Amino acid sequence: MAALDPGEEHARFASWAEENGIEVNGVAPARFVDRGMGIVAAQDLKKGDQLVNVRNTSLITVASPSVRAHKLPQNSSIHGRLAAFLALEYSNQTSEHRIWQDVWPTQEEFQTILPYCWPKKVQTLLPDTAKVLLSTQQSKLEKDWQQLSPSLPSLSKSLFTYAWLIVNTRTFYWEYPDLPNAHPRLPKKRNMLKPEDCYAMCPFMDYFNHTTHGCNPSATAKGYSVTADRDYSAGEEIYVRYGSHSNDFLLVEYGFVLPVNSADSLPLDDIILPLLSAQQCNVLREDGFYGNYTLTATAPYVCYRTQSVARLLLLPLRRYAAFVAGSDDGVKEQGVVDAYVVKLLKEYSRQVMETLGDVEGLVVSQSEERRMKVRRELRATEDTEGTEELVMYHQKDTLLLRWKQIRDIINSAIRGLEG
Ligand SMILES: C[S@@+](CC[C@H](N)C(=O)[O-])C[C@H]1O[C@@H](n2cnc3c(N)ncnc32)[C@H](O)[C@@H]1O
Repeated sequence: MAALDPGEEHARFASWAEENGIEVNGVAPARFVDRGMGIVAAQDLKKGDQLVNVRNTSLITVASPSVRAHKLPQNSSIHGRLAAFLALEYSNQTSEHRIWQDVWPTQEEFQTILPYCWPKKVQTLLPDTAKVLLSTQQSKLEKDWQQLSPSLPSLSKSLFTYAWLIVNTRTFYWEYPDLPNAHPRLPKKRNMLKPEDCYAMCPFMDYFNHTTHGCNPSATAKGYSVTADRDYSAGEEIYVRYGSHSNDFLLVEYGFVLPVNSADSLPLDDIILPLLSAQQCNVLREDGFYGNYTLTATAPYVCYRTQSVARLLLLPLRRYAAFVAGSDDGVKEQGVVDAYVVKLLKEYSRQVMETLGDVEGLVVSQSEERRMKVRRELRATEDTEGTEELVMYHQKDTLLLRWKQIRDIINSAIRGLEG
């Protein structure tokens, strides 16, 4: 359920947006219990109605004059430059972007939501895929800080980190219509442009939450817009699609998991790779089938790569070779291959149940419990003392939800493969 009147700062920002090249038609920001702000239909809407349009001069990219004015170090990444810019603006009470920044999630909210900010003991209970993504995120942020901090002595690391995470959770893909003249840091040719160059902050559009079947934001040289993908009744939340992302990705990059996610899958590499001999690894590398084995909750449950590696582990080499060459469809051996995969999945399921026990045993910090109690009683409290070290209900609940999803995907595959 959404609160249609989310507060004065959001009303102020909505007026600012309309005065600054952002058209908003029939939608409004609203506050939700479990996902911060979002967008709702303020009236009945028809499929095809344009809901939000942000003209290109209102986007914030490294090519924007206000970002260029800061003359940030040339070698720094696009992500780092945008983060430095936002952090510098954040400290500047007279910045034209203050009104937008007032509607962002707070640093305290990030402590609760984003795995980057979680205590170490909670991070160690993330699924392996999420841990790898988190470690990449940590290295990228650290590298950006190392590159930028020497020339920005007034900037604190905590403010830079907050702004970096704001960029991470709120940017849109943007290909710079006038690329050759956009910025010296960017390539002149479009085919040299890398995804990590294509960041645009898009005020107001960044209110939309994600789901797998939401509206598709679209970019043209004139800017960014969102059009209704279907009819909406007044009060309904309108989502956009951030992309096709697994729940481990959504958790680390955005701080949430979807209860139902058709793009979700589990990697099986940690289960399968340790079973391979050095010789088998070489065979798979040569054939392009080494790693990237995935499991899904629906048929066919395992990908073609997993079918192949299971055959290499289980059958004579020539049977595997015929399967990957496509000269044998593998139907004859499918029963034994499925039974072998089920055996691996049962072992995986046992490990998952152990981790679920560890997550269930996670003790929510007393002061967090007290804080929640005060919150429940008084509805709100400003007491944020020491929150960074505390295990919070939300962190534990999110981890439990993710591990239960993992358990359910494995069990569903076991049932399906056992027929
Ligand atoms: C682009 S912002 C969307 C607006 C944001 N909810 C806010 O309060 O400003 C992305 C963030 O919204 C939240 N979010 C987006 N989609 C969500 C969903 N389906 N469920 C829960 N949280 C979601 C996550 O915290 C994510 O990092």
